[in-house]
Formats: sequence, structure tokens, C-alpha cells
Amino acid sequence: MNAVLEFRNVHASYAGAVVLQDVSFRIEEGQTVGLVGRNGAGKTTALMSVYRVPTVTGEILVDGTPLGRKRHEPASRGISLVPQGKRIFGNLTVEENIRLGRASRRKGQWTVDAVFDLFPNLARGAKRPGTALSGGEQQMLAIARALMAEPKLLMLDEPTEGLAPVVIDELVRALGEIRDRGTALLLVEQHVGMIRQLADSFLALRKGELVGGGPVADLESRAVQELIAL
Ligand SMILES: Nc1ncnc2c1ncn2[C@@H]1O[C@H](COP(=O)(O)OP(=O)(O)OP(=O)(O)O)[C@@H](O)[C@H]1O
Repeated sequence: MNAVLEFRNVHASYAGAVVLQDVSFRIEEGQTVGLVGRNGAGKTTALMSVYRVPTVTGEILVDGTPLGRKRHEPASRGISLVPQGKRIFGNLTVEENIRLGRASRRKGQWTVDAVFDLFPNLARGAKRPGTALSGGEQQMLAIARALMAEPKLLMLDEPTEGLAPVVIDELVRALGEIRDRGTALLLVEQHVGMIRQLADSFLALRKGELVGGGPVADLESRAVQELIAL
């Protein structure tokens, strides 16, 4: 079966400085994968490679077919990203922000009502401006907007950064529901507790190379902990 997303021998660089070296992995339909590694290991760069933000060589495939270079191609082929730092539009209301996500013509399950069911806080504040939200609510809004593109794979870059434990619990619940509805997840996280709770498997990056991976239970092993300095 074709993977939802596959990297084959991907190298990525910024202005000639190599950041990712020979990275290969597959994410299968409905799978949840945690991507771990120390600061600067190349986790964000791996996600950005899908959008050709760094210079990329090697192959990136979606459903077995190479991904082209057009900016909107990942979204239209079912790959969505919730970037680090959320990037919501403060001058638009919560609901307007959500509707912006409906960029592709992909069919699926996510309506405005469905994302409001997933995030009741957002429903209660539908008419408020994006800036009026707490950090946790802004993260939920960014996820809600990404879902509107009906992704088969949702990639999240450090979604728990700066959030209180109670808000993280709420995010874990929502992401668990998204996963249970069949969406594959690629989670970049320093907070490995979240990966333990949600993921089937993990990939470990060190200095731009994929140096480990396996079932999520192996995240506990000493070798892996040393590798990624948990
Ligand atoms: N736009 C850029 N231009 C030049 N170098 C960059 C750029 N973005 C990242 N880098 C460099 O690439 C390397 C990997 O960074 P990246 O952000 O991918 O790591 P990361 O594992 O996501 O780390 P963090 O947890 O700190 O976000 C770092 O050395 C960083 O300085």
C-alpha cells in the first residue's frame, strides 16, 4: 500500500548549509508518528521540506506520487501543517479564521460545526477576534483551520509549546479524536508525554540524520533517551 507521506533519501539545506541528510521514512494511512530530537536536530526543517522552504533533493511522495513544487499542492493532496507559533489572523473572528482553512476542494468530514464540536471553547467564542483568544485557544483554532482542508495527514510543529498542563490535556483529547476519525498525524514535540499518549511509533533525528525509530514503547529505552536527551 502507498504511504500517505514518504521521504526517500531527502537532503535539505538552507543557503548551502545542509540540515537534513538522507532522511527516509513512511507514514501510513491513519498512523500517528512522533518526530523527536534535540533543539536544532532538523525537525521543523523536515516538515518545511514538504513545502520546499529549504532546498530539497531526494523524493517526497504523497500516496506514492511525487509531490510537486507548487505552494498549494500539499494541501490539495491532503497534507496540512499547523506551524510553530500558530499564525492565526487576529483581525478576523474565530469563525472567519476557521473558514479560511477551507481552501481546497477536498471532500470530507470537517465542517465548521464539526470543528466546533471538537473544540467547544471555539464555538463559544465564534464571533470574537482571533486576538482575544488565550494561547491554548489559538492553538486549537490553528488546528481547527487546518482540519477544514480535510487532511489525510495533519502535521503539527510543537503544538504544546508554552501551554499549561490542563490545556495540553485538552489538546491530547482533541488530537486523539482526530486520530480516531482516521487522520494520520505527524507530531513534532519536545513534550514526549504527548507522543507517548497519542503515537503508534516515533522517529528520532540527530544532527539532521534519522538515527532511530520504532514502536512508541521504545521511547522509554535508555538508548533512545540518550539519543534525544529527553
Ligand atoms: N530559515 C533558515 N535559514 C537558515 N538556517 C535555518 C533555517 N531554519 C533552520 N535553520 C537551521 O537548521 C537547523 C535545524 O533547525 P530546525 O528548526 O529544523 O530544528 P528543530 O529540530 O526543529 O529545532 P527546534 O526544536 O529548536 O525547533 C538549525 O541549525 C537551524 O539553525
